[in-house]
Amino acid sequence: MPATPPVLLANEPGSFPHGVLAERHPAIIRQVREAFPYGPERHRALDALLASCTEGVVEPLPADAHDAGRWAAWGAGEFAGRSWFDVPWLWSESWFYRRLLHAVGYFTPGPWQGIDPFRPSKSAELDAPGTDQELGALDALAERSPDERERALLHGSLWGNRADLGFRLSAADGDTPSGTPPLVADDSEALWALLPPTGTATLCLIADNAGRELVPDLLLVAHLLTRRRIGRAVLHVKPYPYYVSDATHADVLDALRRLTSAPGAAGAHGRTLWSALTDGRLVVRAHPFSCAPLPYADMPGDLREELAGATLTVLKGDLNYRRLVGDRRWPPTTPFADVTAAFPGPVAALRTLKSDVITGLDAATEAALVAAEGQKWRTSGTHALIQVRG
Ligand SMILES: O=P(O)(O)OC[C@@]1(O)O[C@H](CO)[C@@H](O)[C@@H]1O
Repeated sequence: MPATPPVLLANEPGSFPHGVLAERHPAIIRQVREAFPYGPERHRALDALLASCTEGVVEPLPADAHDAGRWAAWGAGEFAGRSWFDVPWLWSESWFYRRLLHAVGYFTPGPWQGIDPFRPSKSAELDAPGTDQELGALDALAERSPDERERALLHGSLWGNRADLGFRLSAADGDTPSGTPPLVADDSEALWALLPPTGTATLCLIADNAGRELVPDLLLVAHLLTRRRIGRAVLHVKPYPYYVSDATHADVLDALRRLTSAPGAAGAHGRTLWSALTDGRLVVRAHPFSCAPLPYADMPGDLREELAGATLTVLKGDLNYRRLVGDRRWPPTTPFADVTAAFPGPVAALRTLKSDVITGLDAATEAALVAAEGQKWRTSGTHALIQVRG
């Protein structure tokens, strides 16, 4: 393995991480302000957060915050007093969402306690007419061969990470605008090989976004249970709202209701999931580490033990990928197996490319991407990967 590059910071103007802190976070604060009729106190807290995250320094959580100790262990003490731009980018982003929830009173006893500031946008996406069309497309899939169906559902889950639910049999076959293949790595055969139809496998699926990503994730789980490629699934979601649209347990229930009330194949999948939840073949977990500002290499013992017992852990999305391989600008040809060696048990990443971090490419693929797009392919979300370490 090449020398380990440093973790990404956000202190280089013009870089992708810098843009996230300098532009995306202020835009998220604007969006949250408009999401609900928060009172003056909440607006003042949002003003203070805006000033802190753009020009200020990391300030510790109030000592009586329920998770002050946890965050201290995760680095809040070490980074206090430093500019948000000078601490690891993974850390400052995570910190932003924790501070945002503090600003809107999510953890504070009172009327705003437990109100997800991102709920309006999550609901709008789930309720959009496009979702009906996409769920309707499942009926046509029922006429395809089991292998084609499976491939389409896997790709639905993969491309759902672009918040673009499409059960496209053609997803891997089309071209991006630059003429390069959409899939930059495809270990799907290895993924299927890990899940033969014996009904005994346990799948841990570490979810990412709610709505139009979570729906195809759930459909994939329903299909795997039905085909007995798995006997049990553990769905890991976030214990509180995070990275705008990350799925919480409430979002799982919303997605499930959307499915069970749909006609045709979508409704049937919804009922499969409902009964799997009631008889324990499907379990939802919200481990605190799911919102930790740390790589999975640092996961606590209880989570490590749980994932070690899984036949396969699938991690969805860009952020989970960054946490899986380390939030570093690796040479793209760094072997995926090397950077995931510390992960307990077989692991698969399903991700569209939305940040600079990438590993496991072959040299020819990297060269073609760079020739066609410079470095844009890393962050544009038009490329995706399926990587597996058995
Ligand atoms: O994890 P996800 O939902 O696929 O993507 C998260 C994301 O939008 O957030 C980060 C920037 O804020 C990037 O890693 C990535 O672009």
